[in-house]
Amino acid sequence: MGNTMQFVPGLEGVVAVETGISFLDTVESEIVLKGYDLIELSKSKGYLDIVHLLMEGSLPNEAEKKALEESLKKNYHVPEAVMEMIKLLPESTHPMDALRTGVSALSGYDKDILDRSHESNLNRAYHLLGNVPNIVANSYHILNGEETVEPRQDLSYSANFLYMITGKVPSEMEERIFDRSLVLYSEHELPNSTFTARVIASTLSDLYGALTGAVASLKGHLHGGANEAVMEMLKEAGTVEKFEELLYTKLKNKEKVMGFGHRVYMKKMDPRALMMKEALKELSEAKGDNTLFEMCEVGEKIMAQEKGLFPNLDYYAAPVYWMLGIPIPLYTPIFFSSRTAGLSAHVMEQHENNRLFRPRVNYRGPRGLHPND
Ligand SMILES: CC(=O)SCCNC(=O)CCNC(=O)[C@H](O)C(C)(C)COP(=O)(O)OP(=O)(O)OC[C@H]1O[C@@H](n2cnc3c(N)ncnc32)[C@H](O)[C@@H]1OP(=O)(O)O
Ligand SMILES: O=C([O-])CC(=O)C(=O)O
Repeated sequence: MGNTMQFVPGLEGVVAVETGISFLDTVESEIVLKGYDLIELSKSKGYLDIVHLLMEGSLPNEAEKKALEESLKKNYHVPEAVMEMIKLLPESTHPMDALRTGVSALSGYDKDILDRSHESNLNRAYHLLGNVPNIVANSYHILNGEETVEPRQDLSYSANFLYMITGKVPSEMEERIFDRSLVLYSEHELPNSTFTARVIASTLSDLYGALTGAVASLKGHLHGGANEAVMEMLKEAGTVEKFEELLYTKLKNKEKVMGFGHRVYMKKMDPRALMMKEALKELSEAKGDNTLFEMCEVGEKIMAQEKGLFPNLDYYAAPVYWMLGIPIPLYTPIFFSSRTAGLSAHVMEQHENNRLFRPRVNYRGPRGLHPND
């Protein structure tokens, strides 16, 4: 007799976690984050507000936000040996893989690695939130044989992140739009990467290990890797006409179009995508180039008509990052950098109310074989 328990492919619709962090309410069209709606938050709050909300449980006042920023700035320095390790990687290494190596290597510098207390995990999360943007930006420079860019204490967290990537101090608009993208990417209930992190954490393994696994999960094209794939597709097409052609060819060949569809939103538009669409419009107008905006709108129409599918956040974040001058291989690492906040909150929650994840299988293989038959 095999296992008679119900098998749900991809765990679709299965509730695997009880959480006080976030919830996708598809009925009310709300991304609930600690009681607030993420979309509403994104209109008036910045990434550091969200970090405070996720880490400390409340939106910060000005003094608390300043203190948080100072504490992250103190954590900008990445151990020399970690960057040296990244220098030893072949130049063909994807920045997500360099990031995975970097996050993993940081564990060795944590003297309290066996301490799973709230306080200890919180310090670790702030350490990661300080280090990750530096690893993301500078591993790209290293792998491309470029000079590394030192973090600047006089810039805001997001402005410094963008500065370390492009080498240029961003304008007010660029900083605001980049910061908004970090807000939107910060936390999203239980996607594959967060589930991965929680599964790892449930063995009482540490935050670095859980987040290393999450980097690997996020890299895949069905998850965070889609933002890079979207931009490659837009770049390959280059014009509205060619993009139309490319999409119809993909649909004819039954290929998936990156940036469309979502396990939870299904046949609705990801509300975060709309926010990035507005940002793309603003950037396009400011830079006097509407090509990408027009291409994306046409793509949106074709996918709705032909497949009843709508954009997810990656579809509009990708051209926004392009217009901010960010190299394509950094799109998914930036997603991870932002998600460090949400992932850390989930690992802490898992550690503080833990039960080991250990599901069962529906066995489909043979039985009754004997080695000497
Ligand atoms: C921020 C994020 O991480 S959001 C996710 C980013 N990922 C992507 O954009 C990748 C493209 N999208 C997809 O692959 C999917 O929509 C997923 C993986 C995100 C969710 O998919 P699932 O819930 O597993 O649905 P599944 O992949 O089984 O698709 C269901 C049907 O819709 C179709 N479909 C779903 N997404 C797409 C797409 N992007 N392009 C074309 N067809 C699609 C499938 O081919 C399938 O059709 P079928 O029933 O005729 O075989
Ligand atoms: O929720 C998901 O499955 C994927 C996603 O949009 C995210 O992680 O932001």
